[in-house]
Amino acid sequence: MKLKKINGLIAAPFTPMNEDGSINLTVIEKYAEKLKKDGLKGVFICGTTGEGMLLTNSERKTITKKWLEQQTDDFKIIVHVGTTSAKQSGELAIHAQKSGAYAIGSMGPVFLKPTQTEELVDFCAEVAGAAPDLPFYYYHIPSVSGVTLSMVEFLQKAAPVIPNLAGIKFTHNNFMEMQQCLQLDDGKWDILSGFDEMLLAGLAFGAKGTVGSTYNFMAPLYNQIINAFKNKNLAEARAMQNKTVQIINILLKYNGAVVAGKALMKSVGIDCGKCRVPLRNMTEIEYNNFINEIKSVGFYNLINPTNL
Ligand SMILES: CC(=O)N[C@H](C=O)[C@@H](O)[C@H](O)[C@H](O)CO
Ligand SMILES: CC(=O)C(=O)O
Repeated sequence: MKLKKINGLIAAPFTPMNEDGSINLTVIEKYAEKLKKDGLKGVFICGTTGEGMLLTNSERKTITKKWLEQQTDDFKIIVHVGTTSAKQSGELAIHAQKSGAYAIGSMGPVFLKPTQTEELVDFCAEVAGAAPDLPFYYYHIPSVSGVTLSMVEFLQKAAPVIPNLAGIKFTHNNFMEMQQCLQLDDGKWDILSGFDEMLLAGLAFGAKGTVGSTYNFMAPLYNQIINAFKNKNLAEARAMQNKTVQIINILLKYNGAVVAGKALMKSVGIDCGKCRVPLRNMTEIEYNNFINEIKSVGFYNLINPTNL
């Protein structure tokens, strides 16, 4: 398989839900239009931000189908198929391939976690093998998955047994390791920068693509960072990154990027509803305080490209 690299921003969408907790598919078309307008290059669905592990496989397939209706050459749909069972993930992988997804991704099994690289490779080989025609991205997010193995060793050991291995979505602040992954095998692997608040560091080390939750609502800011970096205007890039840090800091204070980010979507025109248990949604008072803080750092001006 000829592996192409991803260039630019990929959003990790929230999964829209109705008041009764069921999936609200009706929002997805408008959601995709917004992201396309904001300059996104695609989406990574049903991951951390999409509450993937809190959904049933059948819901994940329905969501995948709906997002795939929005796919174009310039707007790629990557399906996160990670579950605790390689069999279930394999089923989602088969579905993604049959339905025409651009690629799949999977985090490591979060239950009976692998303690050796070989175990993680075995799990990924089974999942990736179920969709042999699609690029496979390993989703490295130790803060969520608890899988802390070396990604350099993973690439080395997975390469011979996973022919469709494309790279890693790297959500970790170990930039030494990220750099090693980017350099390995003459820069063959597609290493996608994971932490939005550290995108500039990822770019500095050579990452070209990035997947994140806050690209759902502040992509114009990140495109500014990328452009400033390309134009060697580091002062500007740092200033814009610092704005995103201020905003993310507020999200983290109000129940984290998934809960606060999902709540914020309504205020930018895409009502995604609430999060599922065990995530705790904000009370009305918390939400009002949250929005006031978000306003106090100029969020709504910053995300409007005409103000940049
Ligand atoms: C834990 C988590 O959700 N990580 C996301 C993706 O990898 C990021 O996009 C973060 O949400 C974002 O960087 C804010 O911390
Ligand atoms: C950011 C990301 O990739 C996720 O939420 O899964």
